[in-house]
Amino acid sequence: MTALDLHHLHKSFGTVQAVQEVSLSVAAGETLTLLGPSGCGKSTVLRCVAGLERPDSGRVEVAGRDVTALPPEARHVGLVFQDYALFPHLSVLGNVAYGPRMRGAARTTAEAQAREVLALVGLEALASRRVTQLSGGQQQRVALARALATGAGLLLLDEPLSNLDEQRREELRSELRALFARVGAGVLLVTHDQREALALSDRVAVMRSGRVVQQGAAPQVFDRPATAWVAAFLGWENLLPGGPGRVRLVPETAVRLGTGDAFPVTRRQRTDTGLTVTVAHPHGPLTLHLSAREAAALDGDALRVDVDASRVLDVPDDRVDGAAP
Ligand SMILES: Nc1ncnc2c1ncn2[C@@H]1O[C@H](COP(=O)(O)OP(=O)(O)OP(=O)(O)O)[C@@H](O)[C@H]1O
Repeated sequence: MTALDLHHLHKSFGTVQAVQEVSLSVAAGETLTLLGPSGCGKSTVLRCVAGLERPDSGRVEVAGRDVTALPPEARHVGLVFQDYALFPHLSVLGNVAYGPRMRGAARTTAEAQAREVLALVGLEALASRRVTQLSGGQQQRVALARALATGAGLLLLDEPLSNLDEQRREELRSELRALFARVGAGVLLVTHDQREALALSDRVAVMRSGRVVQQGAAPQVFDRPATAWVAAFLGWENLLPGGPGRVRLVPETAVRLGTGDAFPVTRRQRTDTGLTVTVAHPHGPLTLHLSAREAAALDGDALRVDVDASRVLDVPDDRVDGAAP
């Protein structure tokens, strides 16, 4: 069953076309991440799904039901947005039980449900604490628990880990993936962080200027960008000139070191894991990341490299069309 289906969604703010022709779906138990530069329309898509914005045209279906005209509270989706908006005067348990209470559950039932999801996110021991007495990471988990307690088949997460330090982010990232799998809800996630997208998502949709320009299984999109713009956005470094209007994408895994012809090293920069070098290859400058061991073996000012042409991707160059983000 699909948790979410978006059909041809459009939303403008004045002259800004924030979302154009966006169609996508999220299956139950699946996590789809919207990726794209700031201002490309990710949050607007999420807000249209939540019912916080009304699309100009298009249809939003949650679990097969058309909810396009319904207010947020009638859509039955769980929201975790950047500011968690927890109730400071309530305990952890009170915050999580709030949703079920609002839907008419008796106090004891609501609290039992709340304890169940608090156990899922590993916070049962803190149930009676005030949320103001929690760390940022713990508050984040309360926000998640509150969304889960609604029992919604669709969770919307907007930069859910943005307020955490790097170490907490990594911990919560792996916890979240397991948690999503356990609850079986569909998840639509927005993040700026590509590592987060790769770690958490089954699929990703890359947005540019309000449109989805590529979607697919996460490893596939990261490994096989469809265009030069997507490659550059995803952090590919070696975009070499191809035929007219084309770009050759050289994955680092296509480059073997220490064999083939020797080419001059034109730049070298020490990094925390080794050395980054740029090699003047006849096809164009190649940037390569060498491990400490490979760097130690680098002899003089030249490097032997052999590019496996069968692994080079030939894609259209769509980078310069003057479009906004
Ligand atoms: N309420 C609004 N009024 C006017 N313009 C808006 C409004 N909300 C969003 N926009 C504009 O719509 C476009 C898309 O914004 P949106 O917040 O969806 O982008 P985003 O990809 O989520 O960005 P970020 O990653 O920075 O959060 C932007 O140009 C933004 O300025």
